[in-house]
Amino acid sequence: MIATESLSKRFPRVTALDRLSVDIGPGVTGLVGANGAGKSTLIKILLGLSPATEGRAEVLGLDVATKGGAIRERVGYMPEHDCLPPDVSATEFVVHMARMSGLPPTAARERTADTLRHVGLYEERYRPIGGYSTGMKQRVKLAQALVHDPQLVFLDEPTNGLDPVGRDEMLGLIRRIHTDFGISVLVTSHLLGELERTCDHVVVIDGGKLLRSSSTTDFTQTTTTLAIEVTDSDAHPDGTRAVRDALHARGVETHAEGAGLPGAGHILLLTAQGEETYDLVRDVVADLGLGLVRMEQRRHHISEVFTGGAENSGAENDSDERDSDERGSDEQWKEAVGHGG
Ligand SMILES: Nc1ncnc2c1ncn2[C@@H]1O[C@H](COP(=O)(O)OP(=O)(O)OP(=O)(O)O)[C@@H](O)[C@H]1O
Repeated sequence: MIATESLSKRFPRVTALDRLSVDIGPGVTGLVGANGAGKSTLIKILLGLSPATEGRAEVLGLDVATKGGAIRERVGYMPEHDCLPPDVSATEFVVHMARMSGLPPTAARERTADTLRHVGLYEERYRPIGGYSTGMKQRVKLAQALVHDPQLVFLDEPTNGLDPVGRDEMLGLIRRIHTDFGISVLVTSHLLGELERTCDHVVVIDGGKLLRSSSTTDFTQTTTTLAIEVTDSDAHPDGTRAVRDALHARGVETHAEGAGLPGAGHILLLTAQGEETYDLVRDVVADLGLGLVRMEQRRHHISEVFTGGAENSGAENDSDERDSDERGSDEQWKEAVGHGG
């Protein structure tokens, strides 16, 4: 779908892309990098909107240097920043964009209605965009990128400014662009952990250079951390503690997931040494007469791949990961690049 070869973009004071060579196939691909890593610059070059200083790139087999118009006919683009006219409705705006893409009037209206419904805008679509929430504006931007039925869409930071619920909804929508319509997606984010549930493939860049490109499953191979959760019983009102003590007596150390956080302590983490560890846990829980709610092998989160925190993975649950994402991706990135580059 996309291929770049030693692609560079130099501005007078900064090198935004530095000899970037990457191949991106069909499916949903995350382009991840800190603010200023070069994500938007790459998208603009791929759309033929900004010339590269050096190197070459193709999108859908078309050279970006000479075939920008043909690329933009086949590729949808959701820009990062708010660029919507406040005093027209979503319907009027998206119909206009569909007409600009060459659709005849009736087809433009039909496609607009379908696309706005798909992104979850219903009655509000007739109201002026100026009164929309950030989440609704992001949906309008997404709709205009999809309305001409492209083969591929570039989504630049589509979750920016959204609260956690809005972010999950947007990520779900992005996944469905591919599963429901077969459209391939290149989606950018400055949050390391955000895209692992949405993307088949992740490309990580920093300072305009490629850090890593691989399938999401390669990023998130399973760890040796085993998470277990048990029921309580009359004999053992704190079942977790009983299991912990029994394992300790057999020389297996555990620690509570999310120690120190409110509500933590129900899930115990331990390092699996092989099949024997599973058998031991099963026997200990059965001997205590408790029920086993879960016993699962933890997977890496993408962020840990770069922070070198593989075996700490179990100590973080999903909400921790979200908190750390929201706390400050810049620090996370500095650390990530220091360890992982
Ligand atoms: N037109 C421009 N003139 C000069 N420098 C630019 C220009 N556009 C981008 N840059 C610089 O190039 C670098 C990469 O910017 P780019 O916008 O591609 O990053 P990004 O990864 O998309 O980050 P963000 O999400 O913050 O936009 C930054 O240092 C930026 O300041």
